[in-house]
Amino acid sequence: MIKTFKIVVLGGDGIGPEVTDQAVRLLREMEPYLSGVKFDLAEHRVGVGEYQRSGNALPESTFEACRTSDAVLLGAMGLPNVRYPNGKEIAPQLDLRERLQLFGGIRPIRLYHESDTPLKGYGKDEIDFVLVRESTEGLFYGRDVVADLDADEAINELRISRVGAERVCRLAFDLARKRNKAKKVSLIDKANVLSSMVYFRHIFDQVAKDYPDITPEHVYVDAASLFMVRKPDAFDVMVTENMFGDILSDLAAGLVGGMGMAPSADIGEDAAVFQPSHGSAPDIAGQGIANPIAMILSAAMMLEWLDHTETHRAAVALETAVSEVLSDPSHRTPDMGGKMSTTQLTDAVSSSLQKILDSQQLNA
Ligand SMILES: NC(=O)c1ccc[n+]([C@@H]2O[C@H](COP(=O)([O-])OP(=O)(O)OC[C@H]3O[C@@H](n4cnc5c(N)ncnc54)[C@H](O)[C@@H]3O)[C@@H](O)[C@H]2O)c1
Ligand SMILES: CC(C)[C@H](C(=O)O)[C@@H](O)C(=O)O
Repeated sequence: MIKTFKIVVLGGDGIGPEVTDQAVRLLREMEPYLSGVKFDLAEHRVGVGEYQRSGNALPESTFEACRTSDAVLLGAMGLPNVRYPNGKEIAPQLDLRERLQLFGGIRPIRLYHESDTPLKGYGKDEIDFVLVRESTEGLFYGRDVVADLDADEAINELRISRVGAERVCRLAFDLARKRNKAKKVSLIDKANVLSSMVYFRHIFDQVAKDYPDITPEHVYVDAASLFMVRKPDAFDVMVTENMFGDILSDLAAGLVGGMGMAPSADIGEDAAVFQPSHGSAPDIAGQGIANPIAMILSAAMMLEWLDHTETHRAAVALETAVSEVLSDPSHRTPDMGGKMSTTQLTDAVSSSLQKILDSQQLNA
């Protein structure tokens, strides 16, 4: 029996479509190797381009397609010089996260080669942790408020709900168990100052009791920023509030080569969106030099998440191909000091991937 996975493809803005095309190409190349699996890849309009065309950055038809899909692949959305009249940017990825309740922002950070990190003394895989960002509330809860520019103040609320905190903490502990590395979950909070964080910590501690095989720890967010740079190998899985996670995930990406190396998944109970942590990078858009690795690794996360042994096999093959290609430090785009174009780097991943899949077929 053939299982057809419905995948919605949202290229978005800036380099979004450039990197998304690379992931779609690799999925199409893998498909013939997968027994009983097909991908129904459907592109939909979204983002700044769609806002300028129709006035709606996330048309209802696009949202419905995402809601009823098996997974969404998203490039990047938003451009700094295109804003709503209220001064904020077009960011329909936030609407997707909230409306589909994609509470778990899973952002893995892995060093593929010693030359990719600005830190001294770290080699391949010696930086390897996952940041889990709560993605439906926290400080983003107040984001719909519009500032009155003539008023004397502007206020945003930070919300931590029991349901929101518990489900994201469970996700982090489950992930630590599955990774089978240091088996540690670090709650990154500000419980020395904010009552919402005292509450978050209380719920984290309650959840931790259900995971006696995993070590829980508390780290203040300011200290966590220091430790991430001073001793990133001390982390296994981190879990944190929405805004802290937004900021720390960019810092973390900087440890392993930059935004082009940072994949991401926004996971809910019934839906999931896979996108790089990076934005639309308007400074390099249209030049064919965007680093496709974060997007390709996000597609690998999607294959892992889809519930099928063949997509799981494909996920491992794709991650292995990326790792093999990146073991040669000349295989880099200009953001990491290399000379390759987006397509050339994807070509290298593609040929490594085909060798892996061909050899699996020979041995089957
Ligand atoms: N998830 C998203 O869609 C998302 C995430 C972050 C920012 N944004 C939006 O993107 C726009 C630009 O934001 P920004 O400049 O703060 O962040 P950015 O991530 O787009 O870029 C930051 C820096 O990283 C570089 N960079 C990012 N991705 C790269 C890649 N794949 N290859 C090579 N270099 C890469 C850029 O060239 C830039 O120098 C803004 O409108 C922002 O709101 C969207
Ligand atoms: C562009 C922005 C709305 C988005 C966020 O804040 O979540 C981005 O920074 C991210 O990390 O995905």
